Amino acid sequence: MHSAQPRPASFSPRGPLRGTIKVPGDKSISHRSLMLSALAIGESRVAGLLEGEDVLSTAAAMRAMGATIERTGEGEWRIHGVGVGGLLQPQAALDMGNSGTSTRLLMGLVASHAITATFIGDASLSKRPMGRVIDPLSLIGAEFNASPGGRLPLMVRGICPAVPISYRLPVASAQVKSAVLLAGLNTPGITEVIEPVPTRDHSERMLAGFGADLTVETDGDGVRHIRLVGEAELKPQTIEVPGDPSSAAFPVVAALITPGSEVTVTHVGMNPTRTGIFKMLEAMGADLTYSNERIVGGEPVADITARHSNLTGIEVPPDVAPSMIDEFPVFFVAASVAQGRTVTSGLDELRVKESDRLALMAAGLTVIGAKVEEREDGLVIDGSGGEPLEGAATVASALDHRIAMSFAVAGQHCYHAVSVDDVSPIATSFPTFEAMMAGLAGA
Ligand SMILES: O=C(O)C1=C[C@@H](OP(=O)(O)O)[C@@H](O)[C@H](O)C1
Ligand SMILES: C=C(OP(=O)(O)O)C(=O)O
Repeated sequence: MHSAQPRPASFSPRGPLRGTIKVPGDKSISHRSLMLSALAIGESRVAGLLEGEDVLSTAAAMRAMGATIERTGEGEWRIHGVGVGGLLQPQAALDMGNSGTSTRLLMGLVASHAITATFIGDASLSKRPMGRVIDPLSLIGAEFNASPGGRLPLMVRGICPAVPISYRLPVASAQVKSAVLLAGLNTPGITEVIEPVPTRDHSERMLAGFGADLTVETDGDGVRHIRLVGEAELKPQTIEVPGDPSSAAFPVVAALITPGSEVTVTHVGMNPTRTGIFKMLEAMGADLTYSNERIVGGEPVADITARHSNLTGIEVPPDVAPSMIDEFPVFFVAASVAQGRTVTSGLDELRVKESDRLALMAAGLTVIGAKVEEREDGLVIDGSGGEPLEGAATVASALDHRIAMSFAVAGQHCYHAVSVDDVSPIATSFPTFEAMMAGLAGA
């Protein structure tokens, strides 16, 4: 867990940014690698694991429930699983830190085991809604004792055997989908998730890769029906985690907005359920090129080169939102220095992330000189047309790594430095971020 002590930092315009870098492993795939390996019988090996605090919270929780998880080198981990159905009763509360993914997916796992677990987290996580997973997991027979509003701390009393359900997602959320599927692993019969709006599909790909009997059918309306046969036996795997496109978005946007820049990020995951950010930046006129396209561990991967570009404002179609849901904070930075107006909508989910990302980005961008209108479900931004923003202000990161990194990127293209009141949350997903940015600036 990162220390409770805030760490302020100041980001001055530096540039141009030049170089070739590799970002840490994908956070979503890293969580799932540990969870599924911990449920396989035998030894799995993972290379390129993100060693950020969120993933380490998952590792600690899986250990507390019986798995053997060891770090064997940089990003290299060895896991001995307990088998589906074999999770042990944790002896203490599971501390999820800042991580929504750990919490919601592990609630799903616990729900269909005959164990009880208490989940706790930091001040940010303790404000986030868990009702969205409590609802379907109650239908399988698990019991919950949550803090008011369906929040942490909360206790899950799992049930075995659980009841298989067919559940239509009321909110476009890969975490809710995954919680139900993970619960279905130890549930007799077929668990079905009906997904009207596609979200990241790492759980489906990885469950199938570990040998689970999982099918996905897309009906005539584009609705996905994901069916998992329960009481699964997972086979141990060797996994190579691709670089996180959500992390790559920060140096990519920094290069696009900083004159004279050219940055290549290698080994970036290009799963189409994740690449909305690159498509929208290209729609704004970004000069992005992709090379060395290949498949790594069942996921498409490429090297991305970003060169400084004159961006133009766009209207982002709301159905693109799930494929760039974590990238909106840094996308808003790009929009703030583009030519013309950028309009976003359908982003209510951004209000229940590590912070209220619409409110925090609107407030922070406004104090550094951008023209932003905050609407209920999105931001409308009138860009500076390539002019640097004023800067010379301090913004709040509110325990949100993506807010902190977005304003570090914004500082690249301001007349005066941008200060962030606390950059310590960056360690949840991208511990090497500050060193990488300094390296690109030749510092
Ligand atoms: O399943 C996942 O790994 C994630 C799903 C998304 O959350 P929601 O399911 O809340 O949209 C995303 O914001 C989060 O960073 C990771
Ligand atoms: C929303 C995020 O993560 P989580 O939900 O796992 O806390 C994120 O990384 O932007």
